[in-house]
Amino acid sequence: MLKVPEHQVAGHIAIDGKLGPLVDDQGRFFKPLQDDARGENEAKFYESFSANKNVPDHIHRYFPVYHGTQLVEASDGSGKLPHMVLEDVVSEYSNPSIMDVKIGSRTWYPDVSEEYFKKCIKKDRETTTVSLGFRVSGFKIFDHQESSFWRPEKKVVLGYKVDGARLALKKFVSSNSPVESKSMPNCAFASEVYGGPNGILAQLLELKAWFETQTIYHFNSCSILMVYENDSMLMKGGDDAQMPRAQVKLVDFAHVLDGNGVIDHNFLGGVCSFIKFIQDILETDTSQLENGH
Ligand SMILES: O=P(O)(O)O[C@@H]1[C@@H](OP(=O)(O)O)[C@H](OP(=O)(O)O)[C@H](O)[C@H](OP(=O)(O)O)[C@H]1OP(=O)(O)O
Ligand SMILES: Nc1ncnc2c1ncn2[C@@H]1O[C@H](COP(=O)(O)OP(=O)(O)O)[C@@H](O)[C@H]1O
Repeated sequence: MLKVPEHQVAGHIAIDGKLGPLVDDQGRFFKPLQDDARGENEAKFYESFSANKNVPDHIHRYFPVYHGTQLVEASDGSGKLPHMVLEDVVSEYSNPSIMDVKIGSRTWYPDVSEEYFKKCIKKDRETTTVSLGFRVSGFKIFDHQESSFWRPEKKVVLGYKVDGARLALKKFVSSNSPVESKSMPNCAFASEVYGGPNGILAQLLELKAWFETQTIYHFNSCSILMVYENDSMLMKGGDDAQMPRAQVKLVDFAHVLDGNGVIDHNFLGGVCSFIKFIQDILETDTSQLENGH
C-alpha cells in the first residue's frame, strides 16, 4: 500500500488531489514522472548515473539508489502513471530533522524558454539563490521542547534573506524552541550533526572535491537534502547513546544536463558558499564552548 510521505519538506506534494510522490513500507520512494520533458529527463539521468562507472562509489552514495520505473496508481486519482522507484532516504529514521537546500546562483540554464527563464530569475532574485548561491526550499525539525515536529510555512522559507538562511541552518541543529520569539538557536547539536568525521561538513567537502573536477553532468536546480535522527539526541549521554546518522543526499534531477567537458561552476560555487555557512556555525559553536558558554 502506497502512502503520502510523512517527511517530505519541499517540491510537489501529494495532497488535495495533487500529483506527488508516494512511499511504501519497504523503504522505497515513488516519484511520478512529470508529463513534460522533466519527468523523462530525470529518469534518463538516473539510468545514466546509476550505470556510470566514471562516477566513483563514494560519490554514488550521495544519491538515492535507483530501482527503475514502475506503473503505479497516481496520487491525483488519474490512474496508473510511471513513477521512478528510488531509495526512500528517510525510511530508516524514526524522528528525522530534514532540510532541502537548492544549490546554485541560478536555477535557469541556457536554452530554456523565455517564460521559464522569467519564472526562475524572479524566484532566484526574491530568495537567496542569487545572493548566496543557494536557497533553503523547506525543512522540518524536531522541537525538543514540544516533543513534536515544527515546520515553517513555505512562503516564510522562500522569503528568507541572508540572515534568515543563516538562522534556519542554526535552528536545524538546535535543541531549544525553533519559535522565533522564544529564544535564539543554541546550536546544541552542531558539533554532532555538522561536525566530526562523518558529519554533514565532511560529506559536503567530499562532494565538493568531486565537483571540482567532474564535467559529466550539470546539476541545474538540484537540491541537497540533509537529514539526521533525533532519537539519538534524546538519548544523549545514556547507555543507548547513538550517532545522529547525519546524511547528505542529492535529489531532484529534472533539469540535469550533460556537462560537455565543462565544470558545473553554478553548483560548485553554490556548494562552496553553503559549506562556508556550515563552517561558520561550527566555528562559533567551538569558540563558545572554549569560552565556557
Ligand atoms: O510550482 P512551484 O512554483 O512551487 O515551483 C516548484 C519549486 O518550488 P519552489 O516554489 O521553488 O519551492 C520546486 O522547488 P523545490 O523542489 O521545492 O525546491 C521545483 O523547482 C519545481 O520544479 P521541478 O519539479 O524541479 O521542475 C517547481 O515546480 P514547477 O513550477 O517548475 O512545476
Ligand atoms: N529519494 C527520496 N527519499 C526521501 N525523500 C525524498 C526523496 N526525494 C525527494 N524527497 C523529498 O521530496 C522533496 C521534493 O523532492 P524533489 O525531487 O525536489 O521533487 P520536485 O521535483 O517535486 O521538486 C524533497 O525536498 C524531499 O523532502
